[in-house]
Amino acid sequence: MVAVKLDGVATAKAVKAELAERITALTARGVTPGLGTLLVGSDPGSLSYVAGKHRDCAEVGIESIRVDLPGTATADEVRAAIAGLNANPAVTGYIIQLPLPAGLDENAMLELMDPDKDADGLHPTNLGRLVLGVGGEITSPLPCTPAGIVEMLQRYGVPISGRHVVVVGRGLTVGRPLGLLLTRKGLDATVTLTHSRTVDLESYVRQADILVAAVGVAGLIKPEWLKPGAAVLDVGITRVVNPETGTARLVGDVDPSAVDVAGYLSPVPGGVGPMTRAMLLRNVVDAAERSLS
Ligand SMILES: Nc1nc(=O)c2c([nH]1)NC[C@@H]1CN(c3ccc(C(=O)N[C@@H](CCC(=O)O)C(=O)O)cc3)C=[N+]21
Repeated sequence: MVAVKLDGVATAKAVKAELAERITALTARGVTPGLGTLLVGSDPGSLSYVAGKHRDCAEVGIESIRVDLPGTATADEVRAAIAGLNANPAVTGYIIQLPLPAGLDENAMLELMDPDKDADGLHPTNLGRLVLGVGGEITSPLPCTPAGIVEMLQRYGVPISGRHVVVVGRGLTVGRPLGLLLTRKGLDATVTLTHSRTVDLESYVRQADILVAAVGVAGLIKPEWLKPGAAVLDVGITRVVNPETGTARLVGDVDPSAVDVAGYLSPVPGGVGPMTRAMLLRNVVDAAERSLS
């Protein structure tokens, strides 16, 4: 079997085309959506993601406002930047690019955001709404990577309801909120959340109808662990720098030969990453629309 590629670039393009129409309608009503990014330090991965987010905004007609602080910034300086983004009327939504440099308390900073401007769905109020909203209409921003995973599965017609989703990784931006989202009424997956202390990871992976790997350990998931025909979504990103050329290559958590066993495969790069960015744009547009009603 050769897996169907879950093409994040093409799917994100379709999402962005739909968003561009909604942005045109918003602008006609006098609302210009604006995405702010707060980046502290100069981690190469973070610099690349933030640049991508600003390119995406330009593509669909969202203003973007970039705030960059040096890696030496103090907690007070970061708090002041957050207060500035909360107060800036041009910023209808923003993100704090994670991870923050060691020594800055991420959770404390996320808590200072205006939850109505939280484009990542990572403010405690919005994570709380995700927990409270067992079913029904979603009226708060969802974390972008989980939302992107669900959107991609749905657009490819991969069945979720009643299926066993095995998530590898319990991080704030992917694993933990993904379990909450997939078990909601309407999506109705059965979720097993595994992590670095899980005993016999392979035995869980083997049971997965849908596998999501989000730990950042290159090649962790072996093809022979997979149930043939499973949908496999690789979310891990390890940057491997070639010492001779200095260029970085992105390597996922899933051994690439999984393509011969899986039914669907979302690769790195070109899979969930572009969908994450598309969902960030969707959160900004959703929030701008909510501000009108
Ligand atoms: N507050 C916050 N929100 C996030 O959503 C967030 C974050 N912090 N910190 C880091 C992670 C990681 N992340 C990615 C987004 C896009 C790609 C992406 O577009 N990847 C491309 C390749 C990009 C490249 O070449 O560098 C791809 O997979 O095809 C990857 C990773 C968002 N994150």
